[in-house]
Amino acid sequence: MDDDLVLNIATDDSVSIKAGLGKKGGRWTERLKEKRTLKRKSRTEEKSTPSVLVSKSSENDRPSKKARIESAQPKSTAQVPTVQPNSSKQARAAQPVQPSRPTQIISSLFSYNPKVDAPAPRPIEPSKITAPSNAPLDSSTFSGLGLNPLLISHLSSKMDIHKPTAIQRASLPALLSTLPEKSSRDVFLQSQTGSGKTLSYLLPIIQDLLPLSSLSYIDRSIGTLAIIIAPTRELAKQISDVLEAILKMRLRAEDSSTTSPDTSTQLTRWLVSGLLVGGATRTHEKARLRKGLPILVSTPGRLLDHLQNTSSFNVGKCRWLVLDEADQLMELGFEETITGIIQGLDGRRRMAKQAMEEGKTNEVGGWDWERRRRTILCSATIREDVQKLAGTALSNPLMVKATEFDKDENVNTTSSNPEKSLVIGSNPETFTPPSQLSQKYVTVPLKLRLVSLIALLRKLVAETQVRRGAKIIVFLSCTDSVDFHWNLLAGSSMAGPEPHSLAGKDDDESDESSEDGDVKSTSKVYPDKVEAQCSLLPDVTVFRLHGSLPNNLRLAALKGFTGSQGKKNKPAQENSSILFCTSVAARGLDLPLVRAVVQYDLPTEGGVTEYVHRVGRTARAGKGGEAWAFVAPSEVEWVKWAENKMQGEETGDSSKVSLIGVAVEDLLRSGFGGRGSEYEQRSTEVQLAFERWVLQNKENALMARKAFLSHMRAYATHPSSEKHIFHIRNLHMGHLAKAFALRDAPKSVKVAHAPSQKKNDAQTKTHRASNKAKTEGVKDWEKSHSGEAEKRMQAIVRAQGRLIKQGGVMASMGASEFQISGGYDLEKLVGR
Ligand SMILES: Nc1ncnc2c1ncn2[C@@H]1O[C@H](COP(=O)(O)OP(=O)(O)OP(=O)(O)O)[C@@H](O)[C@H]1O
Repeated sequence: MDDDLVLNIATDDSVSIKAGLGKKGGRWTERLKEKRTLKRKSRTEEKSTPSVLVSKSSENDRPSKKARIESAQPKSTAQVPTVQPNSSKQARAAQPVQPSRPTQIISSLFSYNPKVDAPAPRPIEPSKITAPSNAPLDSSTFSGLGLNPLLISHLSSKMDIHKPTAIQRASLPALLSTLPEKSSRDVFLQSQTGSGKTLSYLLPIIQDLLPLSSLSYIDRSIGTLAIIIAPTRELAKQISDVLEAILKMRLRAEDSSTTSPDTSTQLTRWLVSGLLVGGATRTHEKARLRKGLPILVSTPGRLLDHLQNTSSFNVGKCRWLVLDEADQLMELGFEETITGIIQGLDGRRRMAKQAMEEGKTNEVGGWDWERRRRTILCSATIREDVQKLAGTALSNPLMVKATEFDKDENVNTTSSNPEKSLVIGSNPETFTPPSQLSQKYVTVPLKLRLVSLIALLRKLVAETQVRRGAKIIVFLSCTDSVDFHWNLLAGSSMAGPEPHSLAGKDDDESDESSEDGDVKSTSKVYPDKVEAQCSLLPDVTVFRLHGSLPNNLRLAALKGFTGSQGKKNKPAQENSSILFCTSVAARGLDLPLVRAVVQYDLPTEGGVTEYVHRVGRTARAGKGGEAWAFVAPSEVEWVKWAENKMQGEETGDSSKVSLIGVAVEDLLRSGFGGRGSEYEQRSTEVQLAFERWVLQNKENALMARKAFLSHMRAYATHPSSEKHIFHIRNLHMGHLAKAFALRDAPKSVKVAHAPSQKKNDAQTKTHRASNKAKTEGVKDWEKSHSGEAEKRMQAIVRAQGRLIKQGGVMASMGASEFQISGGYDLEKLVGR
């Protein structure tokens, strides 16, 4: 039953309808007749009552099905409760606001919600008693592992890295070894998120190539000696940045500088790195390749393209190949591309060797042609598809892995038999987050989702702001939802539709009168902005990131979020920022100081593995962090399901991974403050601010509807194995619409909802009809959706779907995340 809206007419003459209803005495039929007449009369009065929101909306404005007049509201400004700040900083920015008019429509956020059981008490948080599982180890040193002193000194002095982590301790001896039985072996690296896998392979590569810098006849023209493949542009850029940071190291030990130069080990600085990702012009990339890039970081599609089409790409001597984030490479359907790359590298090597032997090349000789190329495959999981890739790319690999048990010196973490390790050492399905991560969940009725999100963000920001800036990542299901929430936060204000601050707003974008004399809304869509301020979250900058944004904006969002540019003269780490994103930011990204990860929408693809990857953006390298999951009342089963998956269903050891439940009331109270149930009033006011923004103009309303429908569409893509938890038929459309600040579900879906209102219908029949119509509603939207880019991407995703069905080659990428590795790669794959 729809019950979403309550009219709060707090005027002098507001009268409780209920109080006036009914006639005492007489026959019951007369009483009923009287009652109906009164009801009809009151409805007519309601319709004619002016209201702030009614006057601003024509198409959205429908009377609530079950409206009631609130008579208990005082006349004063307290009718519009103001969110009370949790800190003095917030107090300055979140000033109480006088309502411009005495009447408001207030959504009944707190009635007709499904009953939510109180979370089971957990006296001790596991994170408080568990040592960090991905922290550097006190029991080991880099020098003990055989790392070059130049590298050790640089790590320590410039990168604040002093001791190896468990995976580094396990992998470096194998990868640095010059013993013939070890030095040519491929390696499979597996460990938790944030455990330092990147340095585990970068340090050995640099150490291997470093001696070449002492040979005066070698320079960049030697070509590419090491290639690192990453699934996304962001990740490739990140790896490239770490690589560049290491390559800036001093090439002489500090104590052997000017006074006593050790000329025998003098190194030249020709070891440079290059980045190849879609988006840059091919001609420019070709020129750089011709010049020579000894260490190359690339996304797979672009690399294969150059291997096939760039004759000056000299890879004949390539001796390292790294496949980072192998599980994501597989999920994105890059298996065939990787096979092509390996074949391309082998072919080029054969050709170069032959040319050398036949004396057809001027290149320097003396190269150790016999040493085979070593391949390293990195993955946080050892799923079946990753094992398949390992089978294709690796030959007789060493399996190196790190778990929290690696701290025990007696445990041998390196196995020469990966097959055996996979079976005995760990359950391939088990993938645990860092032990120090505090994992929480909150069961939120659909109507309360949006205000609960704001409450949580306010709470997290307030808790952290006292110490230093909070960095929070919020994962949403689809690009439209990211855009909507970002714009909503940027545009909403407790003061109503007042101008809002949008960072980077150009002068010519300032408010101005439209032709018809109205003041143009400041809440227009900003397609080329990724950064904004939000009055509900004072002193916080909000960013957005998803795969449909152009490359430059994606990188700008990441750069801004990590605070490379300080705001208000504060050091970068003291600025609070929130990133709204899709799963594009789930894997591999190492964003410093992320304090919390909020999964507002649980992953539609990748199940628990994706959940662990997402939460792994915090609690990195031994640092603390919090993970929050929003669970709908119909999804509560997810908690146990996820816990079981993370700790290995067969062990049943619930102490290993457990999520702590937090009551939604407690969350709202800590986010909005106030005594007793004051948080209800404050939440309602925040919800109203959002609804005002949506009703402000057609653009906003369209964005909200689009986000709602895209979210539904994404939700429907949960795999069948999860349908017992995430099924669209369990969602109340009207309530969910509230979470998109809509006062009703968009029409196409609303139509679908009608059958369920017929109480006499058999429930199963209703559900079936409702589901069918919901799906049709979504399809209708797809049909009417006009954006060219969107159409193109829909075609690509459909084509991917076909590929899955035909040969299992491509993996689905989620409902609305189309460009995870760049449109170019996808289009190329589809075109094939
Ligand atoms: N030995 C170390 N001591 C301290 N910090 C380290 C050490 N090694 C790596 N780090 C830091 O840990 C963070 C995580 O490293 P990295 O990104 O390589 O993790 P990862 O295992 O690849 O994670 P993911 O699986 O999420 O990609 C980085 O910020 C890195 O600088």
